Amino acid sequence: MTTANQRIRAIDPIQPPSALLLKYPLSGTAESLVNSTRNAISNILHKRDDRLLVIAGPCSVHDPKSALEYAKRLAELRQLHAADLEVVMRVYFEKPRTTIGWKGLINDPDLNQSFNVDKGLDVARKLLLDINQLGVPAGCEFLDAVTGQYYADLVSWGAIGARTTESQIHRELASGLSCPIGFKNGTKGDVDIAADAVIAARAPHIFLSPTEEGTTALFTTAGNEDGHIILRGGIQPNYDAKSVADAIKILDKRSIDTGIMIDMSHANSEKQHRNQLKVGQSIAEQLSAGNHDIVSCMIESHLVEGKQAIADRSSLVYGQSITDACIGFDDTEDLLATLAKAVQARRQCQAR
Ligand SMILES: O=C[C@H](O)[C@H](O)COP(=O)(O)O
Ligand SMILES: C=C(OP(=O)(O)O)C(=O)O
Repeated sequence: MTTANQRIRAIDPIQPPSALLLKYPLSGTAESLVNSTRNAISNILHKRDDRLLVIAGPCSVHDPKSALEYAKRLAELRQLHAADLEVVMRVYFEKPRTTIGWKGLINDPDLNQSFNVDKGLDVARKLLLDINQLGVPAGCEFLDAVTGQYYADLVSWGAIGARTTESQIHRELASGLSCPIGFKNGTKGDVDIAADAVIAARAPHIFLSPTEEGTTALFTTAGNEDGHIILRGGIQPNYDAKSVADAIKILDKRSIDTGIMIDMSHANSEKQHRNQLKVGQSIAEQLSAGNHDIVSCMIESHLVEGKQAIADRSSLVYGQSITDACIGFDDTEDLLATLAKAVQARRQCQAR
């Protein structure tokens, strides 16, 4: 008996990123959408563009068909509100769990614990390409340090989640990602760790990572100037004006000039999806009153409101979340209109 791999049950090779990139190459449409959106987001974060970045979409993607239908509907709203909002679809394939549970489409695309990761990566890349082809930019959470190699070229904005913001590995990863990156405050509400993450990711790092060909290499990153914090609540919500002002003090102390994103869901909604409307209303009021520190927000929304238990694909409600509960599309439509009006009101404040 050797001393290595004593707790490893299997090692199954999968395709390297280069194989998938060859199968679904970046199209000209996607390339220009991703580049222009990253630019627009950077300008919003650094307050060179007075619009609001809105990341809206399902808590997790489990069914590419409904995700694509959502993208088609969101494409219309993106166009409609383009003067006031930069709308990006939340396309989350990797789910961090509090303990255990379904870890997302890449990890288990068939929802049956068969863990066909090769298929998951294929479906995820193809879907991102299709969504970009519709003219809708995508935002993803980078949870796994390796899987991004398979699809990061199709991502316009990325998140590091509440459970990983304090992780050095994720900060290093963020320092080399091409898109702007948001860092959530910790699950208990600690905003300092998100501000620390922005500073850490702004610096260059040197670390090991697999290449597109699947070999291990030493990567040297340039650092990511487009890092920002995301207020997602903790022991209590932190979307109100006082919490935003407190967060700004934390950013000022570290000379961080990027604005704040407010996540309407998670601990800010106290996991009651309809509370997102209340959070959205508060954001709209703060913007209308002239707040320039809030530059962005996140909405968990799907075609059908609520959530359902994970089950056999054939018995699932089409277009409804299997992770956190989401608001439905009609409410999303109203919420985006409210936010667009609030941005217009904020402009009027400035003009006065
Ligand atoms: O966004 C989804 C969930 O809030 C997060 O992944 C944690 O989920 P869990 O507490 O159900 O595991
Ligand atoms: C898991 C998520 O959020 P958080 O990291 O804030 O819990 C999420 O946005 O899907």
